[in-house]
Amino acid sequence: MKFTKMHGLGNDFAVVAEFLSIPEQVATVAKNVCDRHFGVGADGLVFILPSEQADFRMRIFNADGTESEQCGNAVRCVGKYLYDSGMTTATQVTLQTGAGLQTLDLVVENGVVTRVTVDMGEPKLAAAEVPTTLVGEQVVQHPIETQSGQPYKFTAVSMGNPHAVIFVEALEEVDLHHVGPQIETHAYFPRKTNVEFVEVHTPTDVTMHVWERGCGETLACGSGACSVVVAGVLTGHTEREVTVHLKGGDLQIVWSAADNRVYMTGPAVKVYEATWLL
Ligand SMILES: N[C@H](CCC[C@H](N)C(=O)O)C(=O)O
Repeated sequence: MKFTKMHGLGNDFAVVAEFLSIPEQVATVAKNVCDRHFGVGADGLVFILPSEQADFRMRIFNADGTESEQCGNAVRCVGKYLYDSGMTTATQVTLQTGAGLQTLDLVVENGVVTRVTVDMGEPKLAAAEVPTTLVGEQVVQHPIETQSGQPYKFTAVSMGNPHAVIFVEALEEVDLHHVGPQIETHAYFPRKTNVEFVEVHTPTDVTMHVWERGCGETLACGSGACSVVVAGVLTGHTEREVTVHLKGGDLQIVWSAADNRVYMTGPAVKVYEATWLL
């Protein structure tokens, strides 16, 4: 299986474009490919497929083999792959994803894509996979207890995939690898959740650390950064246009008041091409 190793701010993927449909036992393939010791090593396995609804279709599988509806960093990598490989010559591409149709605007420099702006769609504040965030005009921040008895309050946002956003005074006080998996698998979330801890510097500048559903800690989470800005606006922590600092780098996020859609801008990098032998 030919693949291209790519990343968006260190959130890394094996990208496959050679199939017209996903292979049998895709969950096992994803776990094996993503394994950092026995496989390629990646946070996810991404397939670029034909689509009848858009220019192309993307499906994304986490390192644990589960499929996600959405992946912002992978979408930017797919945009880069499509243009750089010649599968498209357009600088605006539509992509069918589990979260709906997404439009990508590609920034081309010296003949290759360096950055992508993605229309990540409208946030869902009441969805099957997350608790209700709005009751009338009231924003609900849900309490959640961890085994150490540490009480947190989270704001639930879906970008097609579930997110629990928690604002804290100081990120260094959060033991992410301890509390992340507890919240990821909490009963509040029927399909588990991604977990974002956020430290606010100014209303337009925040830092987030993320424990991803099906992956663990990653260096960046695009849909998570979008959820952080939505939760930030709803709870009065941030404005609608925010620079989100992640361990892997920065994303520019805008939650548009005009169309209620969230726009994410960031880089995409191709590392190498290879063939998976097993
Ligand atoms: N682990 C996520 C999928 C990847 C999302 C993240 N890498 C992004 O850039 O949005 C989930 O199960 O919903």
